[in-house]
Amino acid sequence: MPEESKAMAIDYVMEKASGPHFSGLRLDGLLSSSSASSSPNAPPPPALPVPSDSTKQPFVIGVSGGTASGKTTVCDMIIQQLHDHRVVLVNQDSFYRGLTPEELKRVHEYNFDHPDAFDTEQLLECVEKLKCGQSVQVPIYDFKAHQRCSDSFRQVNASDVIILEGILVFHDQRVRNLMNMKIFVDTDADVRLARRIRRDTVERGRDVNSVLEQYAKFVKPAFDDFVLPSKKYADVIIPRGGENHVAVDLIVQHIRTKLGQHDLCNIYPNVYVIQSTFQIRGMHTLIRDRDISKHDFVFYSDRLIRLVVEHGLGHLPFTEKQVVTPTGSVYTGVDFCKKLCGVSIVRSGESMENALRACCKGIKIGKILIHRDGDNGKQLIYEKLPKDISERHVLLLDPVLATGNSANQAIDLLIQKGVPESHIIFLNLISAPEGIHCVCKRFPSLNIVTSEIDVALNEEFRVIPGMGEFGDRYFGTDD
Ligand SMILES: Nc1ncnc2c1ncn2[C@@H]1O[C@H](COP(=O)(O)OP(=O)(O)O)[C@@H](O)[C@H]1O
Ligand SMILES: Nc1ccn([C@@H]2O[C@H](COP(=O)(O)O)[C@@H](O)[C@H]2O)c(=O)n1
Ligand SMILES: [Mg+2]
Repeated sequence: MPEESKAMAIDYVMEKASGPHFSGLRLDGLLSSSSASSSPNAPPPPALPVPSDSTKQPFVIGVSGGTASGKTTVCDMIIQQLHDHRVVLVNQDSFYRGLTPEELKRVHEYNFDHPDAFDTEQLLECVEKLKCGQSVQVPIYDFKAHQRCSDSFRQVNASDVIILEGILVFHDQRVRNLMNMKIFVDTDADVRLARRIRRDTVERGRDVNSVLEQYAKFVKPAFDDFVLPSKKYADVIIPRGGENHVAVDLIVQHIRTKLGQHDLCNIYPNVYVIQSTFQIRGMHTLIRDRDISKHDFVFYSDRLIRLVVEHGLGHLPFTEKQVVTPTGSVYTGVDFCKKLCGVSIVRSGESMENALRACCKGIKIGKILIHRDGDNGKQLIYEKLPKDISERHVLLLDPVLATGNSANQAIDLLIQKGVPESHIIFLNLISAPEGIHCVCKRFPSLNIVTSEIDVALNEEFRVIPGMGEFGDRYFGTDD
């Protein structure tokens, strides 16, 4: 097809596609080869190593729950599954105060389940140091002698992930505040008592009677007074402890995502990842599932897109505005940015247009199509953009940031049209680290808002774990 007719055809298609009821665009027959924004148009730059960053903070996970609920078991499972990260475990037990000779004589009257039984100041100091990247010497506690080993310590080095485990780690607010994630292991009291009898008689040198007596006198009342009330601080409650593989898998995934995001967000301050919640992870789990129905894929993608769009709008400039409320009082608020437009990278970016229209009444939406011309890496770019685009803030739409090549072409074009780089907000659902490096290195003042950063690109330049060809799945052209 000659160049001019191709451009006219694209113009026609774009015109047709910009209506409010648009739900799909097939370019087959119009163009010699199909174009997908996430497919590589030219050989991508080699994957860049993530530079080490001294400001990186470790991810601190608190794990609480009653005695013998399975805290240690759950921590071991998390550590095992996070094998590609440096993880350390700190047990609150290590910070038990050693008993004085007087207390030792009356050990059966000592309450090991009361917060005062621990040296919380020392525990705080230890975790604070680890968070700052320093290594620490953790005491070693002997449950049989009720004492700390006087001459030996366990060296714990600074790591990506610090897990702090113990019956009362949520009790002190200062300790809680150091945690990025709090897990409560919830196991029935009768199961815990049975496990405790077995463990304490086998491992801690007790007899059944002393375990039962201690349980009734101290362990159970302290559970009711201190442990159970701290359950409300948990972000995640795991019923049945280590048996619950689904919960442990979800937690490990969440930590992995957080760790990836920490790195890149520290390197590029203009990259924003929307706050990960289990709702958001749930939606990602659904849309990434290859067996999901088309209807559900569209439904949950739309929900996620809406969140990303709302977050992106939060990065626009605002002016102060006062209104009078029905009570006659003055409310000082802000006015939305008026000079705004959306630009979708055809075709998958068009899936994000409805969400943008729903949030910004009457918003103008332009389109950019990047088309590979033959196999020589040459690109053709077709565009239909508002004439006054240089005066507008632009929300650039594409659900997947893979190599970053298409995004860079689109951004280049917007800059050529006079849009200042800092007026562009690039919105997507998932980003590959390679794509983020590629775009952010070239355009450091542009903002990227995404809902998750994935692991990497594979040798075919597809995002891993990713979600496949988004446009095909969304518009139903994948079968
Ligand atoms: N799901 C499980 N099934 C059977 N035994 C378990 C399970 N989880 C833990 N245990 C056992 O129960 C005891 C207490 O578990 P642990 O993880 O040490 O609990 P906690 O650290 O909360 O005190 C241990 O002896 C452990 O081997
Ligand atoms: N000298 C000690 C110290 C503590 N305990 C009991 O240990 C329990 C906490 O450890 P978990 O692994 O079960 O969380 C706590 O309930 C104390 O009663 C002890 O018996 N002797
Ligand atoms: Mg334990």
